Amino acid sequence: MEIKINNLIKRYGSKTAVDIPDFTLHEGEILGLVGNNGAGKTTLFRLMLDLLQADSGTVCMNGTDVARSEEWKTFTGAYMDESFLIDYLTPDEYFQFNGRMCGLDRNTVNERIRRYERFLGPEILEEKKFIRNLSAGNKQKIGIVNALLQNPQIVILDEPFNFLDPTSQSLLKHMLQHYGEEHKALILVSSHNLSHTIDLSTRIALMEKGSLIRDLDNTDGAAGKELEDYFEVKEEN
Ligand SMILES: Nc1ncnc2c1ncn2[C@@H]1O[C@H](COP(=O)(O)OP(=O)(O)OP(=O)(O)O)[C@@H](O)[C@H]1O
Repeated sequence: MEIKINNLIKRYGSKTAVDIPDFTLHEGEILGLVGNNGAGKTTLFRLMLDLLQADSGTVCMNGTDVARSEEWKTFTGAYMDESFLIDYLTPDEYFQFNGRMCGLDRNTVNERIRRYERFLGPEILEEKKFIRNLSAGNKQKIGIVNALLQNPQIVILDEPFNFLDPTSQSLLKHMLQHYGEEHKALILVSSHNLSHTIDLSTRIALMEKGSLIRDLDNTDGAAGKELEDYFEVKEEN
């Protein structure tokens, strides 16, 4: 599995939200996408998921343009925001509904959800509340686990550490690393948390004003110093 971006441009009026000439991601990588507010991270992910139409250029997954075929949906899982959830269902109903859409029976869904029991916790697994009545963190957890439900080869998560308590943030890092190794998956995660991004990612891309301005190998945290220097605000005299 790979994702290949070619001459991808998305503009809003005179503003260029994304402008990426050439970028390729490979199986087994965990990409951390970082950049300040408005850098274009969410827009890039939405283009990858065909939730937005590009002005020009392509995103190809496994050789197929995501805007021209639905095939990528069979091997891609994603969570962007609450709009991915169905708030009048309970978590179990939501998982089962999505499982059915992917051709999974009830037992398979239950077995896959059980793997994330510790991350999800009892409020999600036992209380039968509607999703709309859960906390922001618990909604986020449901969306993340749902993205992994069909064992996708490509996983895209927009700011997954948001709203999570510190224990859940730590569990999520381990979960994603384990998932990536087990499934040889390509995982993309955007985050404002540099420390988690450095711990989790094998590669880190830095976005600014719609462009990818750095593409860093992060084997053994090698990108840490450069990232911290980039984001450090120097005091002016
Ligand atoms: N629907 C829209 N209409 C107009 N401009 C938009 C729209 N969506 C995004 N933009 C602009 O595109 C740019 C990139 O936004 P985007 O949300 O992708 O950034 P981001 O890196 O995800 O930011 P953040 O870290 O704050 O979530 C911003 O300048 C934003 O204002």
